[in-house]
Amino acid sequence: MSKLLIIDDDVDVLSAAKLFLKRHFSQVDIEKNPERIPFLINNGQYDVVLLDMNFTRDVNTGKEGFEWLDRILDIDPNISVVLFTAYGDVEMAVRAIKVGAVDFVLKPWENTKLLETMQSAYEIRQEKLGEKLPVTNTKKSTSSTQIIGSSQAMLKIFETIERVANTDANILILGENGTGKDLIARLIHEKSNRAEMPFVHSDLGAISETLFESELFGHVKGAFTDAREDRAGRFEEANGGTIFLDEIGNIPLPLQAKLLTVLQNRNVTKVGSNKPKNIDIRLICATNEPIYDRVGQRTFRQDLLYRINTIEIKLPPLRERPEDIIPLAEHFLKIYRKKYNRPVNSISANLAKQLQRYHWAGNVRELQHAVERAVILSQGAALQPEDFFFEARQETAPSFDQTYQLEEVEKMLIIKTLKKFNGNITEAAREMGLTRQALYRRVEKYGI
Ligand SMILES: Nc1ncnc2c1ncn2[C@@H]1O[C@H](COP(=O)(O)OP(=O)(O)OP(=O)(O)O)[C@@H](O)[C@H]1O
Repeated sequence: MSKLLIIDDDVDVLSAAKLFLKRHFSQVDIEKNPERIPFLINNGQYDVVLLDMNFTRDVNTGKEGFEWLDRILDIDPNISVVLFTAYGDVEMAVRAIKVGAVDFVLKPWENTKLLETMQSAYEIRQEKLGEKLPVTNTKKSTSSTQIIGSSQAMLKIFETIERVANTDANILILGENGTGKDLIARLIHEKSNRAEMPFVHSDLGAISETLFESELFGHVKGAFTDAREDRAGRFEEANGGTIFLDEIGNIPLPLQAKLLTVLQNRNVTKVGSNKPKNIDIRLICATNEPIYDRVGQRTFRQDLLYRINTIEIKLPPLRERPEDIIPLAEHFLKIYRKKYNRPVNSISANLAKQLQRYHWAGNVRELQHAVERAVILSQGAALQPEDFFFEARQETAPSFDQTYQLEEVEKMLIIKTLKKFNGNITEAAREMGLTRQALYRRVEKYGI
């Protein structure tokens, strides 16, 4: 008994789809009014829902579709929702799959493709029921501490990690955005004898200047207007374990002096208190800035740099280790084909060549997002160049001998990407494989 529900505001679409699908499924119900969705899902025991993204005339933001998708999955997290979208809505469909839809069908549709998609959505539903998933809306995590890398540069880094992980030496990780600094910091912690203790990640690029001190060292109640109760800082939370200070270059000068004192004395004093507390931490810092130049410009203290860089790990940009590109792409392909239940399982030879030539300004993060998107969009068993969007970007690396050239290219890319997403920072950052904060900083830096 396979039960389908089709929801669309266009009656012609409803009747045509029903006429075709009822030959293949036991029951096909149709509904024009989305307001009836909660009632129908609660009472209909549907296996698959084919859902339109827009119901209000002249509105095609897909916002309604996302809201209804959420409502449906709230009621029955195991239901398979397939989206019905117009040709221009592919971006939206990709986003919807990331938040829980199983697939999408483009309008006007081809009957064979519609049938195939509905059948595999039905199989996914059966698998989920077989696994007896809990009723909560579980999102499978794709996070993995597995680090891929067989280039000479990465092998050397792994060797260094083996040698230093178990010492308490301070480590500074340098590398462009998305090269894997966070992953390396976690690996060092996991391989250290502090592995059972906390790993505390503090992203100093995302904290406003006024909150730095309280974030790192904590505060006592009443220390400032918003300090309604005592709060431990990140150093205290990391006690016994590892503290990872990401984007260390962002620390303002006065706080650099305080941080240096903390590292020398191995104790912290909360804002508003005068009682220092001893701490036992392993310090790992990271930055994507040319930190040595910052010392020259006197915006980063030399004595602090020498304190944090006992061991330095330099992660090369992805374009400088092309032999890692395909293994990484295959690694992400495995993760996302499973996450999105897609039949794709390889990378075509033609695509492999293009991936290796591409510049990857956002490094591994950009590659990861590109593969995720391609897996969602792909139609066959092998990923093809058409599943990737290379055209708006630089395909061959320009000469990056001089920093200003790199910066010019970066600036142009940001302007282009922001235009593409009508100034939407979140979307543009996702496309470029940057965090929102990292993109904001660049927008400020280039005065865009
Ligand atoms: N060698 C690798 N193997 C597998 N995944 C990787 C590797 N390097 C990076 N990644 C993945 O790429 C993404 C970006 O990595 P990560 O956050 O560690 O970069 P980062 O250098 O800390 O970036 P940022 O400077 O923007 O904070 C993550 O999802 C991470 O899991």
